[in-house]
Amino acid sequence: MANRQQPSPMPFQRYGQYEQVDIPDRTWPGKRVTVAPRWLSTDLRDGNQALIDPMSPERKRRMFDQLVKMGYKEIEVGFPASGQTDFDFVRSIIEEEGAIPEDVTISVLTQAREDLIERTVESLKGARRATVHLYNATAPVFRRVVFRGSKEDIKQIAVDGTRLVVEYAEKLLGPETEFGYQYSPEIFTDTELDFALEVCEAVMDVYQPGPGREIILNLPATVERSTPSTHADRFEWMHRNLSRREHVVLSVHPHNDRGTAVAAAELALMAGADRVEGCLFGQGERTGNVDLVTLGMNLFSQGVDPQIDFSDIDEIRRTWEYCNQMEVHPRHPYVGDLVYTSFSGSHQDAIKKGFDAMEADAAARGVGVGELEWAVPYLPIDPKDVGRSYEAVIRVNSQSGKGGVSYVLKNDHKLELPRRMQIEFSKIIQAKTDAEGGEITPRDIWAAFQDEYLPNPDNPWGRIQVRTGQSTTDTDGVDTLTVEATVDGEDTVLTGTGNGPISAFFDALQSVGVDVRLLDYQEHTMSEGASAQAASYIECAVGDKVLWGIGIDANTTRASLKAVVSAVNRATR
Ligand SMILES: CC(=O)SCCNC(=O)CCNC(=O)[C@H](O)C(C)(C)COP(=O)(O)OP(=O)(O)OC[C@H]1O[C@@H](n2cnc3c(N)ncnc32)[C@H](O)[C@@H]1OP(=O)(O)O
Ligand SMILES: CC(C)C(=O)C(=O)O
Repeated sequence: MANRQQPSPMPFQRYGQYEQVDIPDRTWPGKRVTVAPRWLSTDLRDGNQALIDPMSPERKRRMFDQLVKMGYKEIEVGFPASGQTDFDFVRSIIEEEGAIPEDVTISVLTQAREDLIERTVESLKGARRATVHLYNATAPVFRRVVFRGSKEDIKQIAVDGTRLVVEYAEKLLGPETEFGYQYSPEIFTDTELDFALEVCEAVMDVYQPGPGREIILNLPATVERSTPSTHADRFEWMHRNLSRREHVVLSVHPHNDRGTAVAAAELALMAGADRVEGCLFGQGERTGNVDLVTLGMNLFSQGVDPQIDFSDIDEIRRTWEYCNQMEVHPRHPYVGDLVYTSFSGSHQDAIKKGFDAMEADAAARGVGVGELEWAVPYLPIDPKDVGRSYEAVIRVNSQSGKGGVSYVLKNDHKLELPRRMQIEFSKIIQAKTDAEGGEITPRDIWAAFQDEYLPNPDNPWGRIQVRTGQSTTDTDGVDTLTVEATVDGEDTVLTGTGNGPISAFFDALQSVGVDVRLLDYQEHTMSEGASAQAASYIECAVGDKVLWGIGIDANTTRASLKAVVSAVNRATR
């Protein structure tokens, strides 16, 4: 097949390719993630450091409380040596009784510089569980440009930093603090694998992880530059080659520069990672950290408990927007305003059928819809599971078809239009959206439906209005119907006979020159109980026109007479 793309003027030659990993017996492609990893939220550190206007103490606190409420057990709460604000925030949550639940570990980041390490450890005094997270860059460009040192020099920074953390922790923290240590070789993904391993091993030689003394080795894709598959290869390689693996918590920290951070995190978990660091809704430097909400919800949608509570996703989003002073994109997975909404005809048709099938299956099995496995086309999860309603699931514009319009009528007005009537009414809506452009709201759809089929109180129209109707049946089954009506503005009484009220009404209408034949009839109740309304749908041939009418009434005979009037009036409109 020919590819007609032409060379672009883009200076692509300026960029090199990422290195691939020689690991032909990789196992991660065959793996599945079947349990939630350990999660760390770095909203208050990596997320916060990327804000134009970093969070105020009050906003930080709101975010911290939200993260706790959601169920995060490891929360990076800041970079206390960066300044007084972060330091004071860490102190405030440690000092406030009950602010940090017993089972939550706070974590703080520091560079490998003695003064910063001392201040960082100092910020943790009195904490119940605390982790110091030390980082230094190990990637070639940092060695050359930032540290201007050899590999040995860079490894020494990590070793010295680790030693200092241990020393200051022993000196400054009391026995009440369960102390943990985390090390990150920055831009792990650009660092030669054997060197990354060498630095991590050297750090472990100092820290001496062992039973009851875990070490977190966090391997960041500080800037995402490769495919998620290469990222996974690097994780599998580290997972296989690290010594003391059983005492290592292997942690993944992807950024989203190529837009594939979520995939990178998921594949890293398949490749052996135990823990994920990220931010809600992908906040973070440049294009963001990996999105913890998407990752958690991806697990959920595969039947795996994320061990985080997303059941009120809009509340989480509101808090996030307040704290970060940013807005979540309307297409953001699982939470955006439009992600459970369909405009296009074939999607709406399938969604409507999906909902109908779920209801039917639930009724057949005598259970609630919520107990069934979710199986609605185009909706990866039930919006209700994250606290969304079905209201916005289907929205109608010029791309919509009968499914969308019928869904709105069924959902909002309990009207289950017969298929051919759905087609008829959707053409009316289509003409309206083509003419007016944009979206048509459920309220406008209902107004159009009322105006077309029902007596519209705001705009009464039509040749015939029926006021009363009385039918009697003789012993031969012949119905006689007497109707008080207004025809062309004149009050009159119409009488007709037939084998039922509808055919008697057709007969009566002959007397005012209306030739009408029945083609199809359907009815259903609109609610349960004695006062339930019924909807009757009648497809008629009126002269040479075929059209539908609808009647709604508590009495089914009256409903069917109204349906006939609806069709007849439409024929002469
Ligand atoms: C990938 C990440 O997100 S890492 C986290 C980044 N986050 C932040 O930096 C936010 C908080 N940081 C800060 O507020 C400031 O950087 C401070 C207060 C900690 C330090 O400020 P300063 O003392 O002015 O140093 P600055 O930030 O410019 O750091 C650069 C110096 O630290 C060195 N350095 C940078 N990172 C590290 C590290 N991880 N370990 C040791 N030294 C480091 C650099 O080589 C440079 O040294 P030089 O001045 O001798 O050339
Ligand atoms: C400190 C490290 C983990 C970091 O934030 C990064 O490399 O992105």
